[in-house]
Amino acid sequence: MEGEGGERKRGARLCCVCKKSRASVKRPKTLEQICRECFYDAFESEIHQVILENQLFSPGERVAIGASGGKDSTVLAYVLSKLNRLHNYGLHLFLLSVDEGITGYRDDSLETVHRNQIQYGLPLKVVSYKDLYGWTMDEIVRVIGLKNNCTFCGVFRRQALDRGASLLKVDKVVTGHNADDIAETVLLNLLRGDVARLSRCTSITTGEDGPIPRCKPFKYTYEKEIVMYAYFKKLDYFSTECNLPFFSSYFPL
Ligand SMILES: Nc1ncnc2c1ncn2[C@@H]1O[C@H](COP(=O)(O)OP(=O)(O)OP(=O)(O)O)[C@@H](O)[C@H]1O
Repeated sequence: MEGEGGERKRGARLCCVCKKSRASVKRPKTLEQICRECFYDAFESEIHQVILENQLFSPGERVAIGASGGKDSTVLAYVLSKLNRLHNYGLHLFLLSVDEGITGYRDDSLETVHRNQIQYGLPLKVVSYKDLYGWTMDEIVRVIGLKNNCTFCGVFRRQALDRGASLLKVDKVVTGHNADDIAETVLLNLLRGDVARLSRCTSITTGEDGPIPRCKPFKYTYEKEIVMYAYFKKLDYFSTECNLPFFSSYFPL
């Protein structure tokens, strides 16, 4: 007898959303078995809902996408420019990259961002530690060693993003921080007993009292789904981790 059982026998389960195409994805977030097209729709429309419900943007705003060349910010640039066109958000989007000066890592990932600039038709601004502070991260590590290098780099990157954002005269910066990143930050702040940071770190928009607010449109998006989206869409992203060893004040050794 044909039907659902017969379909399953041949390994061709139908998408539980459209009930037409073959299911090829098990969504990590909902465990639904769905086809690629329905996965793209669900992924994009959930981000659209997050943007609307949290009133992340207003028409006419200039928005810089913090672009590292990695999967999260590449998917963010792709999806945000698609939603901006599809739903007429009226945003002026830019790619903003910080070149920390880490040979064999950031130089390669920035090549990806230069390609993304052309692929997505978004203007790109690159600001470097060397220009802003007179030092590359490689030079800093040669002087201070590896102790706390990630902490220094993180503080410099925050400031560099603000400087780049003010050069671009943008109203907001968006970053590709996802639900997994936020869960990680919550755990780190719990372990450190940092109550002030713990209460702030889950906000979708931060820095409203500072020079330029920052938003995280992927606050509710699972990292696994971002990777699946990038992979299925064959997006051009850079997947190597930073080659400087991770030593920060979070884990004093
Ligand atoms: N060098 C950089 N230039 C511009 N934005 C950056 C840079 N590094 C990080 N960001 C922003 O901060 C977000 C979080 O970066 P982080 O390195 O912590 O995570 P990630 O998971 O590796 O992100 P990605 O996959 O986008 O590289 C990125 O998604 C991006 O928006």
